[in-house]
Amino acid sequence: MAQIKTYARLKPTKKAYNGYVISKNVLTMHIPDNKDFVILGPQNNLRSNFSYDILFTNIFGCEASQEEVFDGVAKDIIQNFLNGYNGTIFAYGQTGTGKTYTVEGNTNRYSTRGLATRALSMIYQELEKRSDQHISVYLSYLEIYQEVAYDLLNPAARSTIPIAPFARVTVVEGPRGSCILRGLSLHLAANEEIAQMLLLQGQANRKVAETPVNQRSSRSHAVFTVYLQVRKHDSDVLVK
Ligand SMILES: Nc1ncnc2c1ncn2[C@@H]1O[C@H](COP(=O)(O)OP(=O)(O)OP(=O)(O)O)[C@@H](O)[C@H]1O
Repeated sequence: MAQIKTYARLKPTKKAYNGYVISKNVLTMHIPDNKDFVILGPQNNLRSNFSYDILFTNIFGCEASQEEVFDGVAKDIIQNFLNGYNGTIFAYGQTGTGKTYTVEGNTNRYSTRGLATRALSMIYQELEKRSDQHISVYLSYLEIYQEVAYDLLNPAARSTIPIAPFARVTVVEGPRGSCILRGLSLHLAANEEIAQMLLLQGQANRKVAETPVNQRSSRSHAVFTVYLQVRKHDSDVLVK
């Protein structure tokens, strides 16, 4: 059954705002009685000096490590994915709040690698245990920038136009409400090393398109997808 879980991650800052309290999975925000800090209410009235509760599946505090976030958010989704259920991990937040850090991680330190890298490691480790099946892993990396979709893993099709340096992908409606991404390249990743390299390549390509006046990766959305194709050794039946 489809299920959406929401998590909050608090970003460590030197001057932390202390107007909130965390109690298990509830974040209580206090809006102080201060003219500079008001919220627009439902009837466009300005409100201050009140508290409201925001409910999450779980809240990760400032001290939460990348490993804790991965274990808490991603492990079950990947386990289900390996058993044939689609899953999505989606990072949402205003600029500078830590989406890239959480998903891609900090490439300088192994311990701070992000969700995507850890997800690939877990997928290949689990697949190694399944010797009775013939499994192929494919990857794709899509970017949506200013309403246009691009393929981040098709550098051969790059153009020289700075705003559209990658091959364009057309999004069309498919059968039963599905969505077809025409022109998005799929890459067979025979082992984890190849998969991690493709992930890094896509991330790097996204950054290459940036200029000092165009913080492209902050203004675009990226979708990294892993596809599994499974066949029992003695069967022709494909499961995707
Ligand atoms: N949990 C964290 N621990 C340590 N540093 C963090 C954490 N979260 C974010 N940062 C740091 O904060 C800065 C901004 O984070 P990040 O680039 O991930 O934000 P973002 O949400 O992806 O922003 P944008 O939407 O502009 O791309 C980075 O320098 C990042 O390393």
